[in-house]
Amino acid sequence: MSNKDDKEREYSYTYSQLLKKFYAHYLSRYKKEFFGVQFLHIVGAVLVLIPPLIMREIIDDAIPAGNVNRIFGLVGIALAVFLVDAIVKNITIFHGHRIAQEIVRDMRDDLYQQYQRLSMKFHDNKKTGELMSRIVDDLNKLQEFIHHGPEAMIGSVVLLGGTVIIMLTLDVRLTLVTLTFVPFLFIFAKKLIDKMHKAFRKTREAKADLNDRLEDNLAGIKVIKAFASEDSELERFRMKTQQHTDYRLTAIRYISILFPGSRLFNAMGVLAVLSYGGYLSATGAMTVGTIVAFYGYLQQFREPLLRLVTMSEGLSDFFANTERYFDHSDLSPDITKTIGGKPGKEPIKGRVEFKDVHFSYNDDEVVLNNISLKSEPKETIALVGPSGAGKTSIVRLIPRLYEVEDGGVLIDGKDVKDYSVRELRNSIAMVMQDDYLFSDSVRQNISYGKPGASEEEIIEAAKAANAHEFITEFKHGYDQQVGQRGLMLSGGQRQRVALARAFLKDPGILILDEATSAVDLETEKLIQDAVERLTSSRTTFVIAHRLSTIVNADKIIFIEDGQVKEQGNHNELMDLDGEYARFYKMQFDSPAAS
Ligand SMILES: Nc1ncnc2c1ncn2[C@@H]1O[C@H](COP(=O)(O)OP(=O)(O)OP(=O)(O)O)[C@@H](O)[C@H]1O
Repeated sequence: MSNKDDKEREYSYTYSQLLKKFYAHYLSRYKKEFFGVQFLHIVGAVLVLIPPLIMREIIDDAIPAGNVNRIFGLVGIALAVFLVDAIVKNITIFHGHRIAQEIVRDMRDDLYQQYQRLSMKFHDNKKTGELMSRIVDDLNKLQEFIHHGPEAMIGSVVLLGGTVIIMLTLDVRLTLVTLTFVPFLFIFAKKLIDKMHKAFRKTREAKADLNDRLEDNLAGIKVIKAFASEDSELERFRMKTQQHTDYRLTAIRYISILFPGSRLFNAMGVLAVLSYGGYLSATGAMTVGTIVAFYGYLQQFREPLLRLVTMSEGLSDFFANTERYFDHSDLSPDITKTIGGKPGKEPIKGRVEFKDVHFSYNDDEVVLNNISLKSEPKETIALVGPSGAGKTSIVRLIPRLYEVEDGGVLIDGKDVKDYSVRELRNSIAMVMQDDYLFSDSVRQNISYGKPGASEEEIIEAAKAANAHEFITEFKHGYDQQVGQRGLMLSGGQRQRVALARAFLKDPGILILDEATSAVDLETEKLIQDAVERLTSSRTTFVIAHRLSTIVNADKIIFIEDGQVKEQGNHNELMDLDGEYARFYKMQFDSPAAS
């Protein structure tokens, strides 16, 4: 998924802009430690260059001279080099990873906060899986690169450069002969690594596809069971897992050629040292110590070279991931007022007014067209109309889940845009169709309405919502887990937990969307009682398909095609004998209505 996006995406930043942004936003706060670690990478690479020289010294000078003290002295130096190297590695491995981890933690927290900040319009168009993959997978890859990228670049360049320089100073002829394998190794490795990365990219795409399928299927497992489509779904799933396996095996095939192949190329260099170096030594043109030193350098040539070749792909992944990151983190939320902000002095009374409101979710369809309506504090306003008329869209504008395009929504005479979002939403409770419960205990789900609520308050709210009784019948009472999305509760129980949550919030404005749908008559009565208790002391907007529940509303607004067609109380609208009356009669004439 993520990589498909890469291909379709138009690049919005240049590489240098990305680097500057990444540095300014995230790296700069760790700059001292980060550059300290990079310096140690240089030190570490230089240290690796020393032992072959010590070896040469021992073989060429100390041993022929029979100088035991010098041998032990040189061994002592080698020991010190190894010790310092171990300490340097310990520091760079730990702190390099720590800094990368902390940078990525900061990025992850920021991106999550950004997702919370972005409006529903953004979320409507995004798959949960895609956002999760940006927060989890992309940033995991970034974290690896933040540490290993500079390590490979700096460490490998110093090590390879230092090796070549030392070899040249030891013997130019042998250097030229032994390094002839390097261009071949480079081309061989580059070709295979490119192919390998292509296969890995395909593997990631296949994995994203697999995740999408899995997410959809597990969420819709009830439908799969109900339609007995397990076999065909299994077949589709198997195709995806097979595809994933095939791409992965292709990548592994390349790896299985790359590593032995590159060792073989490297071995060519070693053989050249032994043969040409052996020849030079036999003819007295070279010391044995030099051959041993060359041997040592060649042994450690292959790995940094491969790391360097891999770097280009790592670097382009890094740019792709940081760009995807900033693409989202730079989006400006269309709900612009801060989430925080100072609350007003007066609590909201609940006078709500829509003034010539126009709204659409996207360019394709006008959803609300010139809506004007008004409620006095504590009134109950019922929104009625055919499916898709725009009722839910109207109530979503009150807590500013979406922004009106034209006109305004006013609460107590003040535009919702002029409230801090937190104050506004703290004053409104929504009980929506099939409300979302978090995978937590009943208690936690109720207290979501008022964090820090006391046990008494929670129980009181549950009682008012006619939920206390069934909760106490649970094995674990208020500690009962409700399962993912509350699926371990019945529909009617879920609605009453959601109502208890609203009771506890004690809002100035209440929004009820189909709060009594899909339950039996007895449960509906319990819910209706709770609803009446809840609505009596606050402004309430209620959307109900069963019109019996709203005949007593102070005002009924009949909505059709995103417009207010009629408004008044039940009797007035029945007298009018228009659309509402027709709607009402149709419902009460139908056998399902009773
Ligand atoms: N998040 C969304 N993104 C895009 N379009 C949407 C979204 N939500 C609703 N719509 C569209 O807006 C229109 C009005 O939908 P809305 O949910 O407000 O109607 P409704 O009267 O509440 O319907 P119902 O009674 O069936 O719930 C419909 O055409 C619907 O397809």
